[in-house]
This record gives sequence, C-alpha cells and structure tokens, in this order.
Amino acid sequence: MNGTLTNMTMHTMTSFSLLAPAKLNLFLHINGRREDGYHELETLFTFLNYGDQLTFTLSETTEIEVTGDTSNIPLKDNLIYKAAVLLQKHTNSLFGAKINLTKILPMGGGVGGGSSDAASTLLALNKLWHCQLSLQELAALGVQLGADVPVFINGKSALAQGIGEKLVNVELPSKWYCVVHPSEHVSTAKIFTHPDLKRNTPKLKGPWQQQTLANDCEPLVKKLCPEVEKTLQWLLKYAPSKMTGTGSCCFVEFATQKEAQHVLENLPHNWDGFIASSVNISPAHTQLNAIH
Ligand SMILES: C[C@](O)(CO)[C@H](O)COP(=O)(O)OP(=O)(O)OC[C@H]1O[C@@H](n2ccc(N)nc2=O)[C@H](O)[C@@H]1O
Ligand SMILES: Nc1ncnc2c1ncn2[C@@H]1O[C@H](COP(=O)(O)OP(=O)(O)OP(=O)(O)O)[C@@H](O)[C@H]1O
Repeated sequence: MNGTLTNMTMHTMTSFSLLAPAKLNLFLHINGRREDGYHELETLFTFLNYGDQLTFTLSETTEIEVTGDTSNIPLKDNLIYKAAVLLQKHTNSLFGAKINLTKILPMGGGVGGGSSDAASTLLALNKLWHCQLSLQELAALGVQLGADVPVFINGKSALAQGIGEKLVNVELPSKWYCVVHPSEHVSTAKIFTHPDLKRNTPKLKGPWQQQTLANDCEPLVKKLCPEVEKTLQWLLKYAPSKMTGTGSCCFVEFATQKEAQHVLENLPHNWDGFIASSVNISPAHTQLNAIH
C-alpha cells in the first residue's frame, strides 16, 4: 500500500485552497533587449494580500480538470492547466487533480494574475502529489510558463534582475494600496515589441532606495492608452501615481487603510479598483506552510 492514494489520504490533506496573490512592480527599469527578444530588466516586486482563489483536490486518475471562472481561456492555454501538466510530466506523477478557480484579479492588468495562478498551482500540486521539488526546481519549471512565475514561487518581496527571474529578497515596510484597473487592455507582448519602448536605462549602481525609480513602460503605455494616462492623472490628486508591469493597472501607496479606502470611495463610478495591503511573504506560502 505504500505510496498509494489510499495510504496517503489517511495521513495528509487531499483538498485545500490557496490564494494566488497579486504583485505590484514598485519600479520597472528596462536595461536592454536580449537576442531571444526578452528584455533585461530590474524591478521591485511586492505581494498584495489580495488575489485569485484556487482549490486543489487530489484525483485518483491522472486527469487534470480546471473548473470555475475559466470560460474565456481555452483549457490548453490556461496557465493553471499548463503548470499542472508541466509538473506532472516532470515528476512522472501518477496523480491528477481537480482545480477550481475563483478569478478576482483583472486579466492582463499587470498584477500578474496568470503567473500567480501558475505558481500557486505548482506549489499546491508539489504538496498534494508529494513531489518534494525544492522552490528552486519549481521556479525553474515556472519560468517556462512566464517571466513572472519565479517570484511567486520564491514567495518573498524581491528585487529582480535578468528577465525577472534572478531574485534578491528584500524587506519592505507594509503599505496600503489603491489599485485602479482602467477598462483598456494592454498586451505585454505589444509593449515589449514596440519600437518606442525605452530600453536603455542603466543598471542600478548602489542601493535602489537611494535612486530615482520609474516604470519605463509608463510613457509608452500612456501614449498608447489614453485611459491609463487619465487614471494616472486622476490618482495624482491623492498621491504619486504609478503603473504596474506593462499596465494597465495604476496604483497609489499609503501608510493606512483609511487613506486607500478614501481613494476607492471617490473613484468615478464606471472605474474598477480595489484596495489591499502589501506583505513580504506571499499569502500562498503562508497558507501552504499551515497545511500538514
Ligand atoms: C513586465 C512584467 O510584468 C514585470 O513584472 C513581467 O516581466 C512580464 O511577465 P510575464 O507576463 O510572466 O511575461 P511572459 O509571459 O514571459 O512574456 C510576455 C511577453 O513579454 C515579453 N517579455 C517578458 C518579460 C521580459 N523580461 N521581457 C520581455 O520581453 C515576452 O517576450 C513576451 O512577449
Ligand atoms: N489562469 C489565468 N489567469 C489569467 N490569465 C491567464 C490564465 N491563463 C492564461 N492566461 C492568459 O495570460 C494573459 C496574461 O495574464 P495575466 O493576468 O497574468 O497578465 P498580467 O497581469 O498583465 O501579468 P504580467 O504583469 O505578468 O504581464 C491573459 O491575457 C490570458 O490570456
């Protein structure tokens, strides 16, 4: 019986939920373009205590089933499914899973929802299937799905280099954010292939805390998407406004929940937004560590 599903169910949890948190890029510098088209960048990642909800249930067959808010993404393209299949193949696992998604994060909004879903899937199935891969091994699998997946696997706020996968953990003070999602969608690929993207910011010299920091995608996205320009302008009434990733979400930072809530309450009624606090450890990791 050793190693069988029956044996395992007697000892370990066979169903649990994890958050797939949002990330914000507190700055994003683009240092150059590599031959494969990917960009060398430097960016500061923080996690928010807010995200998609994923429930994982062990199956006795090898089937991977994804249910819930997946309607407009074909199964084969869904990063949750792709992550599960990647891990299953890599580990020759004989198990499968039912995965249910409650989608909270705006898609293509620069808050990394798809990448975070993929990372939480790798972390959860590694536990559910007893694969025992290290975080480093999971991150190496994850980067095949997206440049942002490794930071979610690493699970700590971090300064990233390379294409976003070389990580140095950092401790950031906890803040409250009001994140606004303009209705205009921004394609990450479109921004990274645009001839007008600023790609020549020099690499940081010395600690990032002592430098002028920006999002190099912001001027181009503002030009291409008037809604983003409008959102950044509107938020400026409250605090310095920034864009995350390649957009389109924009945010303002505060010390208190009250200040963030005040901005949300004043949002023009046809705009979407949310507030959340930042955390140094990804909520997915906090939840996973509580499961035995
Ligand atoms: C811009 C960021 O959001 C910052 O956090 C991410 O680096 C993007 O991460 P992601 O969405 O996981 O990116 P991927 O799915 O790997 O790539 C999406 C598109 O962005 C381009 N891309 C992405 C990351 C990077 N460092 N250079 C790039 O040129 C890729 O060529 C691809 O066309
Ligand atoms: N489970 C998923 N959740 C969200 N998007 C997914 C998922 N699976 C595949 N995708 C695809 O990935 C694309 C990018 O999604 P995502 O929400 O991660 O963008 P993003 O927030 O702009 O991320 P980034 O900041 O990493 O560029 C979507 O437009 C969608 O087509």
